[in-house]
Amino acid sequence: MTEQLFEIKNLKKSFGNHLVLKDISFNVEKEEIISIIGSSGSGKSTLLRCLNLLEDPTDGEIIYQGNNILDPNFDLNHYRAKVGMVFQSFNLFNNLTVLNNCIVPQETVLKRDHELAKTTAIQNLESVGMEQFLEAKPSQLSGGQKQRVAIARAVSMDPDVLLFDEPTSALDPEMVDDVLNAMKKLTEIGLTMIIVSHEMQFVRDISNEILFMDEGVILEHGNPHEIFENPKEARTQDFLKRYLNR
Ligand SMILES: Nc1ncnc2c1ncn2[C@@H]1O[C@H](COP(=O)(O)OP(=O)(O)OP(=O)(O)O)[C@@H](O)[C@H]1O
Repeated sequence: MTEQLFEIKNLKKSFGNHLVLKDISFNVEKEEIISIIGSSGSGKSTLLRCLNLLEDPTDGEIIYQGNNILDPNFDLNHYRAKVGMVFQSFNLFNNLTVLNNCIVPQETVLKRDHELAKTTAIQNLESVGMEQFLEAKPSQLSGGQKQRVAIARAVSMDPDVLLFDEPTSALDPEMVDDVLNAMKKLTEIGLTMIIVSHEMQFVRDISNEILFMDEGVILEHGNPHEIFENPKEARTQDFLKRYLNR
């Protein structure tokens, strides 16, 4: 029996009079891996940013474990701790070591004691192959290494779901696989993930469900076989042709 984590209903977002998300509805089951693909400007990042309230939705509902997070009485602090995000630009604390980047948020947000925070951090840094860099500062790391630290930091918070906003777009090509492999490993611990990515082979390999966005709507959704082998919409077909022929 699957457990529903999110129900997104008729979500809309405008910037001024530009309606960027037009009427978005979809569900996320626990442990599901959902990828969002689509052309530049179709609204993928805005959708992710609405889910963790980095952007305020203009209309609609985001039901998380049965409660609407847009309800003024909803406990946003708890929600923010449970919904992690990995950004294209890493967002590490540059003045902290790799280890402390992973420890400090656990201590401040989760009020974890230092020893547990440290053990958790080391375990997650090992899991992404960054155990030799515990005392390094972010400035000493490559982009791919920084992103693996950002993933370890996010996982150390025991999130219910991790949102990935184009996690490999800012990386040199030779770094991309290390980060994608670190993300694939997270499927082994049953983490729910919602991923915006232009890495089509990765999306195809990892996802249970793929949403194809076009001009602010989910034009088509389905499992990897349905989307990649048998896309129904001409826009999906064109998009995939462009990407797969690169
Ligand atoms: N803060 C903002 N203020 C005004 N317009 C915005 C803002 N953020 C996004 N937009 C606009 O919303 C539209 C969707 O942007 P978004 O970044 O969500 O697209 P995307 O599908 O993630 O694109 P990409 O693949 O290029 O990252 C774009 O037209 C963008 O210019």
